[in-house]
Amino acid sequence: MEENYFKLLKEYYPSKSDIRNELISLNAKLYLPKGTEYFFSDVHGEAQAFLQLLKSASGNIREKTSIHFGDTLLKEEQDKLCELIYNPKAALHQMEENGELSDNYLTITIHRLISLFRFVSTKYAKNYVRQKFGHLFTDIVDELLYTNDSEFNKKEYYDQLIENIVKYDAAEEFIIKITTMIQRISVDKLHVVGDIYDRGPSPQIIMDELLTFPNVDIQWGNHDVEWMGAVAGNKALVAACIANAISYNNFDMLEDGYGINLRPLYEFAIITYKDDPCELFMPRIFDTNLYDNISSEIAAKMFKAISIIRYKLDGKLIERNPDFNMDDRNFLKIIDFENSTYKGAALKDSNFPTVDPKDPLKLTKMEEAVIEALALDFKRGMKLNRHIELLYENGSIYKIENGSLLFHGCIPLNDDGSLMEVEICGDYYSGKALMDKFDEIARSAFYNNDQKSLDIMWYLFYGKQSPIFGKSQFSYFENIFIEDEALRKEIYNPYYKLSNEEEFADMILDEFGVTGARRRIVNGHVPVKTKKGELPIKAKGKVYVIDGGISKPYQEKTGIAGYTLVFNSHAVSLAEHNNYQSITDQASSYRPNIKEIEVLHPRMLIKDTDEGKNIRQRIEVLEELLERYDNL
Ligand SMILES: O=P(O)(O)OC[C@H]1O[C@](O)(COP(=O)(O)O)[C@@H](O)[C@@H]1O
Ligand SMILES: [Mn+2]
Repeated sequence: MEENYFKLLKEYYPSKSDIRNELISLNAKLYLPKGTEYFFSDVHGEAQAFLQLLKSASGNIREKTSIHFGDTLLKEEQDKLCELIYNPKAALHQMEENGELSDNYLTITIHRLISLFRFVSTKYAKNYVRQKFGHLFTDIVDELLYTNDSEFNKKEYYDQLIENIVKYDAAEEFIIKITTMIQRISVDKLHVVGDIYDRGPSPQIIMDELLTFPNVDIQWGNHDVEWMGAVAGNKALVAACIANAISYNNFDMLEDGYGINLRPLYEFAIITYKDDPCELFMPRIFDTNLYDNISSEIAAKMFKAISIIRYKLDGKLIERNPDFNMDDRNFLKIIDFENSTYKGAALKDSNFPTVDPKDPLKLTKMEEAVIEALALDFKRGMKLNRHIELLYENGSIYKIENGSLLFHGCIPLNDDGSLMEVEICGDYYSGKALMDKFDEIARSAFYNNDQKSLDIMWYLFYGKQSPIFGKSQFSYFENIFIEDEALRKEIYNPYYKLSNEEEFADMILDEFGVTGARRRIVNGHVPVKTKKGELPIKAKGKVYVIDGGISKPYQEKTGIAGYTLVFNSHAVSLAEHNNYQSITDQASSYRPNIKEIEVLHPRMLIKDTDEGKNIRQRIEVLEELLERYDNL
C-alpha cells in the first residue's frame, strides 16, 4: 500500500532534482515571518465600515504609508495615496472628473505604489508574493518589484516600463492591480467570528467581498445559522430573517440585494392589518433605502404580519420537537386570548385577526401562501445560495489555528463550571463533541434537507443550550408585546461569567486540544460595553471578546465602533475603533487605537505556526520519496 502511495507521488516529481528543489524552498520558507491574521466579529451587515477596515487592513496600510513616506510626502499626499489604495476605481474616476489624471500624476503614482508594495511585502518570500499577482501584467510587476532601480544599468529600463504602462493607456488598470495587491499582502488571512447577517443594511455586499477574498474562514454566528437554516428550507427561520430585516428597514437588501419578492407579504399585510396602526412594529431606521422605499407605516404592517406567521411556525416546530424543551417559547399557545395576557402580564397589543384562539398555530390560507412564496425565493435565489454555500465551504462552528480557538458564542457550562451535557436526538454531548455534533447537523440540514436537522438549525439560533446563542431565551416576542422587564430578561450561560477566569479558559482550551504556551479563545456575540469599563480581554489574556459594536444600533451601548484582533509575527494586538464616522467618512487618514497584547519574542516564524507543521510533514514525505526514488 505504502509502496503504491509513493509510486503515485513520484508521478508529480519527474526527477530527483524536482524533489530537491522543493525541499530547499520548503525548508527556507519555515524561516519566514508568519503572515498577518485579522479577526473580525459581529459585523452585522455593516458593509461600508467592514470593507473599509478590510481594505485598509484596519488602518495598518495608512500606518505603513506614513512610515515609508513620512519624510518625503505631505500628510495630505499620503492620505490621497491611501484613498487610491482602498478604492482605486472610485478614486481614479473622481480624479478623472476633476481633470487631475495627467500622465505625470500616473507615472509618479505608479512609482510610489511599487515602492510601497515592495516595502509591505519585504517579509514574504518572492514566491508567495508572486501568488498574489494574478494573471495580468505579471512579468511587468515582477520586473518592477525585483529590479533594483538604483542600479545604474537598470534605471532606464525600469523607468521605461512605467512610462510605457502610461503611454499604452494601461495605467489605470495597472494601478487597480497593484493597489489590490497591497491590500491582499497586508491581510494574509481573515477570520470572521460570526454574525455577518442581520441588523445592518448590506450583508450581501460583505459576502460578495468574501467570495473574492483568497484566504478567509468563518465561524458561524447565531444570525448566520438563521440564514443558513432558512435557505436550507426551515420556514420558521425564513419568517425570522424577513421579520428581522423589516424591523431594521432593510428592504434594499431583501429585494434588490437578494431578489426576494415581498409583494405577496405586502398585499397580505395591507389587507389584513388595514385598520391596525401596528405601532409596536415600527421599523428602527439607521440607513435609508435607495431602491425600495416603503413607508414606516406599511413596513410596520408587514413586520406584524410576518411576526404572527413566525410565532405560528415556531409553535409548530416546538410541538414536533418536545426534546428541545422549548414549550415556554410557544407564545401563541401560552397567550390567554380572553384576558389578553401572557404569563400573567398584559399584552400591549391584542389585535390578532388571523389567530383562532382554539387553534392558534393554524396558518390561514393567505398566510400559508405568503410563507410559501418567501421560502421559495430563499430556496431559489442564486446569489443568496452562493453566499450560504460560502458559509458552509469556508465556515464551521469552531476553528483552531495557531493557538487560537475561535467560536462565536460560548461552550455551554453549568454553574459550577463543568461542561454542560446537551441532549441531541436522545444522546448527550458536551464540549468539543457537542460542537462537532452541531457542525455535522448544520451540514446535514443544507446538504440532506432532513427535517430534524432543519429543526435543529432553529434550535441553534434560539435554543437555551445552543453554544452559538448561549442565552436562556431570545425575547423577540416579549420585547414587542410585554412591558414587564422580568419576562423580557435574557440570562447568559455561565460561560460568560466563568470565562473571565483563567482556570476555565484553560479547561476549555484543554478540552479542544489546544496546546502550547501561547493559546487563547476568541469569541464575539456579546457586545463589550467599553463605556461601562468592560474590557475585551479576559482570563489574564486567554480570552478575547471582540464584539465591540461595529453594528450601528449597538454603538450607543458599547461606546465604540468595534475591535479588530491582529496577529502578526511581532504581536497579537487589539485595534480599537472608537469612531464609526471616521472609519467611513475620513477613511484615508483613519488609524485606530492599537494595543499590543501578546508581544512575541523572538518574532514568530512560519516554522512556529500550524502551516509550519504542515510544511514539516511535507518535508518528511518528500525526504522519504527522495530516498526510495530509484527503487520505485
Ligand atoms: O436589538 P435587537 O436587534 O432586537 O436585538 C436584540 C436581540 O438580539 C440578541 O442579542 C441576539 O443577537 P446577537 O447574536 O447579535 O446578540 C438577542 O438575544 C436579543 O433579544
Ligand atoms: Mn451573535
